[in-house]
Amino acid sequence: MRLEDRIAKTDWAAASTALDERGMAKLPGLLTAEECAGLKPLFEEREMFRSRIDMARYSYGEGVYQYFASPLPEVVARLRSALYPPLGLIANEWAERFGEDPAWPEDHVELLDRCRAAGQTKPTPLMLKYKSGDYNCLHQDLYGEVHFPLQAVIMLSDPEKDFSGGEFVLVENRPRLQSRAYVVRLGQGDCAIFPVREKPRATKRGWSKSQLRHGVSIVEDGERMTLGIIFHDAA
Ligand SMILES: O=C(O)CCC(=O)C(=O)O
Ligand SMILES: [Fe+2]
Repeated sequence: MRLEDRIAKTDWAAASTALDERGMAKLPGLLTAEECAGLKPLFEEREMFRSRIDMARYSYGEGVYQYFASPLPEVVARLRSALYPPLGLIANEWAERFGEDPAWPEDHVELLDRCRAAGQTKPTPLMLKYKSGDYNCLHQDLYGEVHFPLQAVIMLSDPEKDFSGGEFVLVENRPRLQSRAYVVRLGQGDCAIFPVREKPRATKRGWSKSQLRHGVSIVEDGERMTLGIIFHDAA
């Protein structure tokens, strides 16, 4: 099945409910093992990337990540534009709940136009590589004034064979409550959708906002690679 068809066949109502209730929706098997295997070697092709970050240098964690340069590899570009429309609908529902203008555009091209107008022109999709002992501190991926509220991460490695530990972690800070952690084990090709910064939370008095940060727990052994899709571009 084509990637676009896999995305169209996703149960987006269930994904939306999972995002509401838990702050994360898992799309199992979004990429095939072959697609994952095709992406992983790109990490070594320096010219594919616009920048390389050694996480320890900035105290972001330990490991390396690289932002793709334009033009994005075909699978990455297709994932970004095909995942966007259903997420745009969810983002607009969230905006309404927050009493904001539900003005996220229908198409990803229009979101990129909006980013460009705000001076955000650098592509943000990235690949991350962690080895034994590496980790990614809890953080948020905000790269400018325009920030689309949802993002995706796709597991390229196979946790059955390639690594242990290194779980994707989402931590929610709810007003006046202690933090809640959510850990979802991602298999190879699985995608997790999660909030960039905040999500609506139902309270007795209507909707409030909880704040989210995500990261990766310490990799016990092996090598773990992921593909991150952030929908807004960076300044
Ligand atoms: O490697 C991961 O699972 C997390 C990557 C990440 O922080 C991101 O995609 O924004
Ligand atoms: Fe991130």
